[in-house]
Amino acid sequence: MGAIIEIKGLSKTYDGGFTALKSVDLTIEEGEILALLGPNGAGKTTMISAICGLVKPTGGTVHVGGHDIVTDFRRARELIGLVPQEITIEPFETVGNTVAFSRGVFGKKRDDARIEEVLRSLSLWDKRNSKNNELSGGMRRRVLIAKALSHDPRVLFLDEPTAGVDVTLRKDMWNLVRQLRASGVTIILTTHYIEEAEEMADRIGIIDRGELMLVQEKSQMLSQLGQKELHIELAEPISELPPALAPFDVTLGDGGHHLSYSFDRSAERTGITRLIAALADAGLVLSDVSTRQSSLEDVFLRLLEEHGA
Ligand SMILES: Nc1ncnc2c1ncn2[C@@H]1O[C@H](COP(=O)(O)OP(=O)(O)OP(=O)(O)O)[C@@H](O)[C@H]1O
Repeated sequence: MGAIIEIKGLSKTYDGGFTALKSVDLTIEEGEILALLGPNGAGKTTMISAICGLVKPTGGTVHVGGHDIVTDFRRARELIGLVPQEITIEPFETVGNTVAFSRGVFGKKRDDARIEEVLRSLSLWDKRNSKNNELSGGMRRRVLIAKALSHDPRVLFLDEPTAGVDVTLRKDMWNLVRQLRASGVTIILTTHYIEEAEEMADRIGIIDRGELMLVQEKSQMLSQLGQKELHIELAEPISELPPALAPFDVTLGDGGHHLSYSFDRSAERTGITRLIAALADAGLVLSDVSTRQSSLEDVFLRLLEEHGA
């Protein structure tokens, strides 16, 4: 699959002089789920808004499906569905009309069968005659997604799709996003929830203070940056580390019962074999051994720390 979005040197300085995006380069492949992760105010919404033509870039270019978002705005915008952070739907309109109307806004011919399909895929068909203000918050979010999908976009932007949504609805949303991806839609979502990125994304981009610090396959990010920890329970407690363990960066805890050792999974030599041999040489008897993989959260916090340094 080829690139659906190409971003080169994208910058945005707001009127007041604040630079929210600093020369971002990014290529998004058709059919992928990309999660943009970053703290409050990092520039995620600015980036999405610039791609969708809601915010005028002050530098760089963005092409969507080969169309420049400034000089060929209509063609580029037609390919995009945007689910904004804020719930913005007409309260007294019915669900069915809201979604059908949105299709018309993009100049697409009325297509009742397609609208039915979209509503059914989001479990909104039974609610088609309900007014938006009669729906729960989760359902309203679904209406926003249905609206964004009504004109058959090839790219869907979800700006914090699960902010303020409970755990069950969040999982529903994840399933929905996966179904959409299976139907060929490229999805870009912003989130504060690392769990969400870890669960759903193919690739993850980390934004901080307007800079795209890193974009990587999720699995690669975890394995390259992720440290692993080896946890060892000792059958008998020890009061201090034996000299044989001095070359290793081992920490003693839990009243002398517990040893922990951090290692880099991707390193050629993790040191585990030598450590275990040293433990045996020191006459220590192990009652349990386990490892813990660092989560995306650990990776993210570490990166932000490094960036702040
Ligand atoms: N219209 C505007 N004028 C001036 N500054 C703005 C404007 N919109 C956003 N900003 C600033 O740009 C920075 C990036 O904001 P943005 O909304 O893109 O961040 P975000 O990563 O989406 O944050 P959040 O996770 O809180 O939604 C913030 O410091 C914000 O205050």
